[in-house]
Amino acid sequence: GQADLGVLGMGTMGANLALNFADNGAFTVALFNRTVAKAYGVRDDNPALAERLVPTDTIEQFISTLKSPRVVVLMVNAGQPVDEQMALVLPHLDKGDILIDAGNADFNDTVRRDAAVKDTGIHFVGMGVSGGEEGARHGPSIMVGGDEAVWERLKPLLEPISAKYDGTPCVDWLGTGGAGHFVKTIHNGIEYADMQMIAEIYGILRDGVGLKAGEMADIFADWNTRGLSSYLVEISAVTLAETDPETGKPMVDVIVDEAGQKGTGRWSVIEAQKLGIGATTLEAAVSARGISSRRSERAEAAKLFGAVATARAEFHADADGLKELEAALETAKLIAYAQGYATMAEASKEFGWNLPLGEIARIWRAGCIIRSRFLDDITQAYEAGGGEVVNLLLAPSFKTLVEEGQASLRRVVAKAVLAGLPVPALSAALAYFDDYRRARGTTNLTQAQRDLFGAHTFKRLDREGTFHHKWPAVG
Ligand SMILES: O=C(O)[C@H](O)[C@@H](O)[C@H](O)[C@H](O)COP(=O)(O)O
Repeated sequence: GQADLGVLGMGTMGANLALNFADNGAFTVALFNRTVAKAYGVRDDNPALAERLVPTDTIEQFISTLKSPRVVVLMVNAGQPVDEQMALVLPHLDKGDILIDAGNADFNDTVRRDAAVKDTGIHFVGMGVSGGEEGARHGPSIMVGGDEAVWERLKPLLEPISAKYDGTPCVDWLGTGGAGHFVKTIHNGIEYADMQMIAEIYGILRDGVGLKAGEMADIFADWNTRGLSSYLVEISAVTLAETDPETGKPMVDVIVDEAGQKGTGRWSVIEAQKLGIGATTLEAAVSARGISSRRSERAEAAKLFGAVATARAEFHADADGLKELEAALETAKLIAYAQGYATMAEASKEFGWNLPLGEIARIWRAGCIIRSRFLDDITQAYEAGGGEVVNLLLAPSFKTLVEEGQASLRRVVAKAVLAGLPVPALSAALAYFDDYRRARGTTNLTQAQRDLFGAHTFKRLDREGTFHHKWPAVG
């Protein structure tokens, strides 16, 4: 065959990734989609790249169009569709061929699929791709798992299409098996937390200060020029500034406040829980989406308990007021990233991946949804601390930011709580910080209770061993 690789699945991400391979990679790309016409549509809608796009009618024709050893990229919805498409493709692949799942897979599925093809000599690669439609087309951030030797074969295909930061491709091999998809899942968990915290600050500015969407757009645009400079803050300014052509109202004021979710955020929290990492800001963000989806119940509750109290007096949009909100968001953001990174660090040990945590921040520096100036500081923290960085909150380079910012976060959370303005992720970040930095916690009482009702035993401060106490009889 004459094609350098094949892309199966012509949805938004698949079609744009194929165009990116043909354009930035100058590769010849075979295209296949269950609805065959869609593959032809991708070619016909892109005449400039048509000679490098080879739509096919059958899976047999798709496979025969590929140069050997073959490289097939699956870009279909996570879950069952991946297993179905794998079952379709695998019988046609040979030893040495590479099958990539570039969708948002649960890494547990990737590990299962990798094991399933291990003995066939076909190489399965779980690859995280971030950046949405625009990223897929012009340069995503790419997180590669699987065998390192296979990565060497994929590098010449993936580097040309990936985003570039300082001229360096934002793609790298992160570890064996499900490492690529695990890191993408944590990326999305952090994405959820980042978006939720931005929404909470928006709630304070809208319901606490009483600002209009346009005024808030200016504030986010201004914040995008300093430490909070990031794609998510940038698109917050853009979406807040947009007007609905139909009503002339701000676009955000006509959008229903029910957040969707496709699963990656939830998976990130489940994995963090399994690893014993309190990723509380990610949890708060996932739960906030769940609560938001109960709109009719919320309307009921609002009638029952009255609308949220506004304490305009407490929050102000003057220079000091905005500076405080900016510092609060920046500090909470660091804490959320620290939780995501702690989850990756623990998974790296648990699964033997040796994840390059500093490098992950570098490949997230461009192309992906959480791309931000702040990631440079994370890369530097790992370069400075090497494998010693157990939690970013302990990294010397972040000490000043945390010390100065935590006071603003504390005031903002306290005022919001008193005003009845919900800030679940911001307050989770603050509580995590206070819990994490407390040398003597309170779970000693929990241990006593567990030992009383379940003889679960406890450790003593003053000598080695595990102990059970004969507690007084209760009820
Ligand atoms: O990194 C990305 O490019 C995005 O995260 C991408 O993966 C996708 O937009 C998510 O599916 C959004 O997740 P929700 O639909 O769950 O918000």
